[in-house]
Amino acid sequence: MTAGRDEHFAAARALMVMIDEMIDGAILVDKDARIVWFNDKHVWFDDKRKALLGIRSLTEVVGQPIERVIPHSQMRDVVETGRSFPLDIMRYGEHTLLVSRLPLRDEQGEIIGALAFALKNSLTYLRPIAERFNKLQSRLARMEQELAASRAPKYSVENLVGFSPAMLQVKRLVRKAGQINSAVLVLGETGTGKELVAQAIHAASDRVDRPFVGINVAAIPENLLEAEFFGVAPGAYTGAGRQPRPGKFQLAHGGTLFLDEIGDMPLPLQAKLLRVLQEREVEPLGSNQVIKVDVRIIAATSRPLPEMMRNGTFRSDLYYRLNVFPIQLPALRDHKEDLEILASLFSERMAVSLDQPMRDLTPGALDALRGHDWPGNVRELANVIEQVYVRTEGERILADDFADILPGAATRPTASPARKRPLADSMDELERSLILAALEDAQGNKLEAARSLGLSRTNLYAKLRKHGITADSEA
Ligand SMILES: Nc1ncnc2c1ncn2[C@@H]1O[C@H](COP(=O)(O)OP(=O)(O)OP(=O)(O)O)[C@@H](O)[C@H]1O
Repeated sequence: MTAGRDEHFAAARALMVMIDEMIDGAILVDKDARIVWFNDKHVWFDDKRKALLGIRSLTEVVGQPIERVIPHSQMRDVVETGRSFPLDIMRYGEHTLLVSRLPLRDEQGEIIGALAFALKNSLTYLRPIAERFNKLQSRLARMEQELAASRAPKYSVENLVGFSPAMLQVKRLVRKAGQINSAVLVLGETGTGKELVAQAIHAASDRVDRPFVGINVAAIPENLLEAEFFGVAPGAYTGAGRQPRPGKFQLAHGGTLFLDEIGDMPLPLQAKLLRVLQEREVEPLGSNQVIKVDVRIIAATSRPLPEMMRNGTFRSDLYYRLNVFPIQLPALRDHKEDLEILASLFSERMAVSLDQPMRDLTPGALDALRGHDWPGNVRELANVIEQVYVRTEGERILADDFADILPGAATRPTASPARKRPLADSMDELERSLILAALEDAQGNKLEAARSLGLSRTNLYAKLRKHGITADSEA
């Protein structure tokens, strides 16, 4: 150390004594970021004046690297780059400190050390800044919590409603998929519950506490898909409208990534996705660095992937990578046994959301539902029930309520049965319709329905059995 430097340090020490009263804590380091001096202020100690960060005495740390006292100190940066931080906010234990960090130079402008001091929080003009910072910190923490909660799965296997053999098999497969870590391919027509199943698998897996992130490939313009998937590096020039941000793979790290409508993925992106699945790392747009990701993939589609492979629009290597554990969801028309329980579920949900009494479905209404083909599957059923609540009144849902909602929902017996059919069939159909109409008019009361049809109760029961009608109300 030259004589000039000694003088410089002596001056700095004198200065420190002067401003000692104004500040909470101060540290002086040399050009190697080793501690030269720091003041004996309460900020370095806890309430019992036990030194924080394991320091027993102040002299003990003189000569030690700054990081021993403040592990994430920026002082090394100051002495190495010569940059100053005139005002910065630093958290140190319980304290939020307003800190200034300044490089110290000799006459030749060479860096010889750096000085940091924490301004006293008690100075009234600084308090609002510190308070605002604390508020922002807690708001940030809350928002991070909310974001994590929004990425938690909303549904578990219990939310998959239905007791038909087809639905029971789906539930079995969902539970099994929860126990393994392989890729799952969920197949089924639109509205059959593919996303619900994906969430239920995540909820049944040991990744349940990590994020569930979904991306609908069909809903995102092709030129934005890659950025959505892999993210955009900070500072990357990648075209208008692309801010630096993490991709869905990074967001789903440790958890599950649900790739909905995978059949709509453009071929070039299919190749990139395959590479990510093999290498388990992503390269954000505009970056030449790769990021390791640990993500469980659940893909879904309503498209015929094998056919798409044959005509070259879906890569077969990607298909085999995704199709490790396939789950085929049945169309609603193939498990109509579940119509009643599903319709009741949606009726209950509508009642709750509109704050109205729940409307039961009459046997006639259920029969009208059974007569429909449900191209939109469970989602269509939910929509139909919602429309009934919004468009009609009444304590129960009747077949007539579907008249304007379900195309071709026959609610009344037709006097002109279809031609070119055996008479017996048409008679049967007419009889069935008459019974359903009577039951509906009697609001499910079988005794009343039998009376209005001029039948004995036993006779009506026999006919109900013959036509497979299950009425839910006993007389
Ligand atoms: N078995 C079920 N039990 C309860 N609700 C169901 C069931 N199946 C589907 N749903 C409900 O039906 C609606 C449609 O389901 P979902 O969005 O999961 O279907 P999807 O197959 O992913 O549709 P798409 O292919 O159009 O994206 C959702 O509100 C979902 O909660």
